[in-house]
Amino acid sequence: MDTLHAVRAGGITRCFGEVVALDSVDLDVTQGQIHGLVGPNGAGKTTLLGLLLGLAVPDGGRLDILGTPVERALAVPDGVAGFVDAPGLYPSLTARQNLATLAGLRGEDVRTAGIDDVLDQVGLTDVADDRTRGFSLGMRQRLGLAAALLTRPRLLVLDEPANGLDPAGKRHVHRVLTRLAADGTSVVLSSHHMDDLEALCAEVTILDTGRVVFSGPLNKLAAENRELDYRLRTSDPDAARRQADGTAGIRIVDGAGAPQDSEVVVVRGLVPALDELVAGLVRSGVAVRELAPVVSPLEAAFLALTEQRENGG
Ligand SMILES: Nc1ncnc2c1ncn2[C@@H]1O[C@H](COP(=O)(O)OP(=O)(O)OP(=O)(O)O)[C@@H](O)[C@H]1O
Repeated sequence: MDTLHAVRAGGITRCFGEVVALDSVDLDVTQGQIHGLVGPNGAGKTTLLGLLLGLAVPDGGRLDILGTPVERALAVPDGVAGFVDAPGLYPSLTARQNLATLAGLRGEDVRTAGIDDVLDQVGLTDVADDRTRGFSLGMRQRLGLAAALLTRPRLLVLDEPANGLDPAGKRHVHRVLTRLAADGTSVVLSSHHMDDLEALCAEVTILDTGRVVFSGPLNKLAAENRELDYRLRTSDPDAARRQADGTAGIRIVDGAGAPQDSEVVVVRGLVPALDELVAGLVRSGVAVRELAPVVSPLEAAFLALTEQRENGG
């Protein structure tokens, strides 16, 4: 048995009639890893998460979950919890009653303390005795996460868990997921929020129309041969522009989406050219006060993918 991998998927295919939702997808998620799925609408993220939750089986390929091959029958694999689309809740029951009922359906006798603990972890203690009918999207998401936590999963699968979360809710969810991963639980989540993925995930898989276009650590994405736009703030913007103009591999991009700021010059280039530019500025006695990508490497990769598609590439 493979104890180091929570998920091993090789050449997974899943079709809906003529639509190929997943086309020979490989995915490896190690124990204790938070793995993000990114991709434009319809890329296949929810379909893949559904396979991990046992809501459907692949049409082809091999899928091992927590060391066990997935068979043809639909069933939630042992040790897996989570939800796609939205968590299933009983609107006429309170948050606390929902958790007790869901545990009861699984044949578990969960103690009140266990329920209080997960409600506290997701920040819903104050509304524990309110009916979920009036819950906002973010509160439902957090209650769904609490329900999953009650099962003490070894693999947690979440479809856009950040949807509808306010900053406090987001902090609770981040803290819960980080703690779970530190304790050895693997997490696979999809998101359209690049900042969440960057804050949480060790690795990401980018899907586009059912195919994997990148899979691996975020820093590998940053190191890829892709030019990025950087905000360059210096003590002398005119000198910075002259230096950028004279540095091979660097272009000045005006109006590149950075907020208007006369001290900032936006430059485009690869990391080695950028190093040259900074060295040149320092030699000329110009202080570099800020140098940061206008959009993160993950967002840049995502935008490049979308642009390529829009241009028919
Ligand atoms: N039950 C279904 N019946 C028919 N087609 C489906 C079904 N589920 C998904 N699809 C199709 O499969 C493809 C992948 O859909 P999926 O929902 O997995 O994408 P996604 O990446 O989760 O998208 P989004 O970001 O919009 O949630 C899409 O073309 C979708 O229309």
